[in-house]
Amino acid sequence: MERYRAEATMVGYKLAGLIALSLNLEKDFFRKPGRMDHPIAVLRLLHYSGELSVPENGTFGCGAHSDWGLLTLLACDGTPGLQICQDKHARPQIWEDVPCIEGAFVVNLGDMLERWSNNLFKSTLHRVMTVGKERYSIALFMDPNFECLVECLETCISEDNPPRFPPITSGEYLLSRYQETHSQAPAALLNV
Ligand SMILES: O=C(O)CCC(=O)C(=O)O
Ligand SMILES: [Fe+2]
Repeated sequence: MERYRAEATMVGYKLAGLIALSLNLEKDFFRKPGRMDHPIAVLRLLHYSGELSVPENGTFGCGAHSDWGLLTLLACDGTPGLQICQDKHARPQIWEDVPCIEGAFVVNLGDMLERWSNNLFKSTLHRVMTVGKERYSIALFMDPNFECLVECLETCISEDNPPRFPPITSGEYLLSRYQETHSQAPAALLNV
């Protein structure tokens, strides 16, 4: 497990390097001390039951959301279920199945990358619709250091694209998202 985490983290750093280059930044921008040299890298082992998701009844393997950090590497067991919505603001939302390719990761971009890149990279809205078969997946969430300030990058700001997000530290941002998520949970689940 630790080896998986270490090797997948290296893949995450490589992708972060490519993202940095595409934003006209130094390749190791995200890896620099204070940014993602001590990432909050959560590895989550997921098991979905064999029930069928029925969106009309509000039952999903995992409801629609975007991940909060920089990027997420997902490995799955070949069972379908993951869907993305390419244009999260379109109504109605159009959901597409994401094929699970053996030996490949699915990479979801996160909300802090959207903030950092001032919307040039958009976080991926996704959900899991179980298909009546158990499903296993492994998600590695790569989030910046707790103290890292996530602030619209100079290279992503122009007259046509003024800063759209105020600066915030990664820790503050994550805590606000946790709070927002759990304030919507039924009291019984929160144990209050
Ligand atoms: O299981 C999957 O394929 C996706 C899981 C996911 O989106 C998440 O845990 O944030
Ligand atoms: Fe997710």
